[in-house]
Amino acid sequence: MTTPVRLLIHGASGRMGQALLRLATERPGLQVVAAVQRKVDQRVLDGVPHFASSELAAAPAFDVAIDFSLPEAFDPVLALCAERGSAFVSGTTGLSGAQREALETASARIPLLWASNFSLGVAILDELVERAAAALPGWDCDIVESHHTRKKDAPSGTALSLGAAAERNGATPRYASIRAGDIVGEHLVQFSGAGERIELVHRATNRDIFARGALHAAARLAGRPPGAYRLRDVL
Ligand SMILES: NC(=O)C1=CN([C@@H]2O[C@H](COP(=O)(O)OP(=O)(O)OC[C@H]3O[C@@H](n4cnc5c(N)ncnc54)[C@H](OP(=O)(O)O)[C@@H]3O)[C@@H](O)[C@H]2O)C=CC1
Ligand SMILES: O=C(O)C1=N[C@H](C(=O)O)C[C@H](O)C1
Repeated sequence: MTTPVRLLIHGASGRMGQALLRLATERPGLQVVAAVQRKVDQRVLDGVPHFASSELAAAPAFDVAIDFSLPEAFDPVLALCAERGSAFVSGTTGLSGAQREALETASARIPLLWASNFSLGVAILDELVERAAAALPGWDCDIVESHHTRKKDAPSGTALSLGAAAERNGATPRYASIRAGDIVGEHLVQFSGAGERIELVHRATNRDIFARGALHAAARLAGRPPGAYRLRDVL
């Protein structure tokens, strides 16, 4: 039997953290050895040791950290991975320029993968946007993203990544954000010309898709050489 990949889940009390803890049990090749969240009520929950953020340094040895938290919680977990030589998978959005640079710096020491969206559908949407933008010079490009009311950042990380894909191919996108109800995540990329319009849409209806994508990425990243990996490298 092969040794399971040891995971640390950072942001464990959150919507994504809870999905990750639940779905990690579906993959026998993965073992959660630490769940980290701001405050801890129970030291061990469902057999998983829990640590408060202030105790992060006390976490046991792990192969990969999966981080879905907030920008204000991000720096210590990346630093811990770099210090220990553990891989790092993160889907936290709204990062600052300095935090993006810290990722770049850390990629010289550890394998890491940051993605604004861990769904397969958005990976394909990204390619479609590149193709449409390149083929439609001079058309207007608008990106409309819709999310639940508890989302803090706007535009969403995915909207910004799709916008960057459009920009690399000559388009200048505009952004609009909607915060309503419990929408999991929707992205519309609209190209408008004279007398015609193309609409490319992705709708996430369950955040398990993001959690499964991140767990898959963690399983595939463990043991790789240092570097900044993209989702398409591990799909
Ligand atoms: N890339 C992708 O595919 C996806 C990315 N996301 C992104 O993932 C992130 C998390 O989303 P979601 O789970 O919905 O958010 P939640 O607000 O539900 O969870 C955030 C987590 O971070 C913790 N946290 C917040 N502030 C701090 C702090 N200062 N110190 C330590 N821990 C802190 C929260 O703890 P507490 O419970 O105590 O507040 C909680 O565990 C967001 O950036 C979101 O945009 C989300 C879905 C998919
Ligand atoms: O906060 C969320 O919920 C989501 N955030 C990501 C983003 O900012 O793009 C991905 C997904 O849309 C859900």
